Amino acid sequence: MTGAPLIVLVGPMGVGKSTVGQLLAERLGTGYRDTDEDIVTAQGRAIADIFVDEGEAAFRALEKEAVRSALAGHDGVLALGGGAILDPDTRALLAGQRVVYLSMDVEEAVRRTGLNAARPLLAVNPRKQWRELMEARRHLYEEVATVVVATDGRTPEEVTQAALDAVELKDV
Ligand SMILES: Nc1ncnc2c1ncn2[C@@H]1O[C@H](COP(=O)(O)OP(=O)(O)OP(=O)(O)O)[C@@H](O)[C@H]1O
Ligand SMILES: O=C(O)C1=C[C@@H](O)[C@@H](O)[C@H](O)C1
Ligand SMILES: [Mg+2]
Repeated sequence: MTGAPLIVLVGPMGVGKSTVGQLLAERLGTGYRDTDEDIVTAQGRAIADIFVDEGEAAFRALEKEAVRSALAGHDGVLALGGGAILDPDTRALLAGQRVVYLSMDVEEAVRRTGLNAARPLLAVNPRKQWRELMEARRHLYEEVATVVVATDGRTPEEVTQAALDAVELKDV
């Protein structure tokens, strides 16, 4: 498959990119792809292991390439890793794409992700780390977003419908 994705999903860890992304893909009759999964498949290692073995900078370099490649090679629904928008070149590539920012407040974030060793950025004091992470990133998510869809208090199906309404794409 080639061409720009129908929808690019951005947002923090655990906001529902995979869950909603797959529901959106079903509704739109298209495929779902996830850059975190692309990296894990290509590297044959978990993301937490890449962070531990080589550090965050090495992961970000792999991520930048994975996003560039997926934006050019996938025409369905594409979910980006939560930190992909930190890269200025990636943000530039997202200009002109249909980007949905799935948002949630910090309390919802702590509830959904909890203490999870598979999320290396939240290993210690998740509430404080969430607050700092969102303070640093919120404006970047907003910068790349075509639309913002709040997920707090909504089921994945409700979020999916809200995203479809917001981007004015009809399911088939
Ligand atoms: N709207 C929602 N309401 C409540 N829980 C949700 C909602 N969407 C997703 N979840 C739950 O939150 C958790 C994280 O969802 P999901 O894996 O889809 O997020 P993600 O953004 O893809 O996270 P990751 O950073 O792991 O890629 C899952 O347990 C999922 O079932
Ligand atoms: O928010 C982040 O920086 C990350 C989010 C995940 O999707 C993974 O890409 C990784 O755990 C880093
Ligand atoms: Mg996911």
